[in-house]
Amino acid sequence: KNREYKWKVEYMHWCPDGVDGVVISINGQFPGPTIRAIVGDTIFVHLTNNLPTEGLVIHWHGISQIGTPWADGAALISQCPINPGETFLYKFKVDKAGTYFYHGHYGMQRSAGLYGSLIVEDEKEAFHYDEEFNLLLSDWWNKSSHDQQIDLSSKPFRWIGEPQSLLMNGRGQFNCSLAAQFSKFPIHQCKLRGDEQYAPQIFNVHPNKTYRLRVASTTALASLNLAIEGHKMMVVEADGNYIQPFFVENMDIYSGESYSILFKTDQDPSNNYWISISVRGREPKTPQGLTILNYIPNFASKIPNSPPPLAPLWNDYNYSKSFSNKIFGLMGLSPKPPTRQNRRILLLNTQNRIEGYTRWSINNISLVFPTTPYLGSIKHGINNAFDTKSPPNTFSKNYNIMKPPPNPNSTYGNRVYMLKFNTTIDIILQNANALGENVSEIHPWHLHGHNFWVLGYGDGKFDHKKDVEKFNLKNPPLRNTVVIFPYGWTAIRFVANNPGVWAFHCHIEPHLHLGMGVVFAEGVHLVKNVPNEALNCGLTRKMFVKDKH
Ligand SMILES: O=C1O[C@H]([C@@H](O)CO)C(O)=C1O
Repeated sequence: KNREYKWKVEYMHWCPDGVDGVVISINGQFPGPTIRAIVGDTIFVHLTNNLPTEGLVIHWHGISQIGTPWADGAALISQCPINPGETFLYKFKVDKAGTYFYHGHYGMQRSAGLYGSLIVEDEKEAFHYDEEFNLLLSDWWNKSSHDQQIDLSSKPFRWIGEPQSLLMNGRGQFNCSLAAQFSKFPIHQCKLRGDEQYAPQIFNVHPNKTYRLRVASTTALASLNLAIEGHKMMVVEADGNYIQPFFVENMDIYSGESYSILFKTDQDPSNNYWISISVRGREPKTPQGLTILNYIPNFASKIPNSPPPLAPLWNDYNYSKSFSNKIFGLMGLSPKPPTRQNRRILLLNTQNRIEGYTRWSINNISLVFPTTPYLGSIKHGINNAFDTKSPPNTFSKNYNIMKPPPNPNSTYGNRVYMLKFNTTIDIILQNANALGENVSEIHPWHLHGHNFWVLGYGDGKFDHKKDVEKFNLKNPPLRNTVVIFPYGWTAIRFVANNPGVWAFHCHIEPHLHLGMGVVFAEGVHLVKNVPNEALNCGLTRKMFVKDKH
């Protein structure tokens, strides 16, 4: 079935957390409209850019874009930014059921609120539940994304700091708390009618039923821990892939990830319960995000009897690792990886300085995008659109990942990893110490155009002999986003079988903005029918202009 949408994108005054601000809206909505489709459908989004002075793209996070790499919505990789006033057609197939989302992928437009949910239903779901809910998580700053972008690109660097609020389906509370009566700090109890832009969305449930909660995180920065007070959660889906179900009391979710969980409303039906999200992995300066699980027929305004769930300590990384290590592919339903790789690429993540600017680099190159989208320049053999030298396949064996970089200087670059079509690629993401002493942070890495198998995580520096032997080739989970823990490594495997050019990057918006990503190209000669509108900029634009005359 075809599903067609006409979307207008513009700035709009909005109050996501009770403080007046500006968001990027779609058809007057924030978050943008939810797309619901059935596996196999084709989505048509006619996207009109009504931002007065900025280009625009939308990335369909988790959708493989097989045969439509130009519709991936990564600015200057898969297409030119859509100019103000212009309309671009995204046409793509949703070929895999699951919980997805979409978001801006140009500048820091995701931080400005350009996001929404994309749900692909299966013809017959593999597990039973009575009803489902959708929960899109994000974080919010009371400073505009433009100001943040300027701060990050300034000399000296000004860090954006921690978010002011956490949002659930675009709603949070900055100046008041739903749980003020339990708070250790003086804060007002929110007095809400329920129709405020920042009033929480209440989840209404009947006792003794099973619910599916689809949850995705599009945070700009925050790693989160989600809990439903008193309710065990069974995790059944990760990034649109079936996983071996497992039970947890609360779960970590990093930017770029999505999950489905099943829970039973088996608690005392005369009470309501908290649904909470809390910051992990960075010292939290942001209050918990809260909403209410409302057992019908209780009043939605009935505050739960107990304080909101306590999150694990922000720096209890063993807790986070133990959650990640519980995720396995579902035998039978989740495909197994090829047993051998053809190429192994090691990517060292470092924080650096370039001419006094603070940047992030991969193998000492900090990514900057060319002015011609790679998809166009590679397909049309334009050699002067970017640096065609191969980027480094690895980093120095002697690099001490436990210390700040001895020489923090790095360079800007826009090189591309050319992957031989249909080969199996292993990537080892190696974390390291940032610029400050004793600092190493979490980075969730997201791959466009593919799912990958997560073969393993480890502490310290990756060891080619010992660590390879520990790879899980039996039932690794398939994902499109995976985290690297402080001072650790993560190994993934994928098959380069999707013709196109694909970004692989840290999903923390300011980190990508500061260069934390790489670009892969594979089988670009096989790409057909790239619409001219996707390439109407840079050196490819000149090509079309010449064609016309
Ligand atoms: O990119 C970052 O910069 C800051 C800090 O390293 C410098 O202020 C931080 O926590 C980041 O994640």
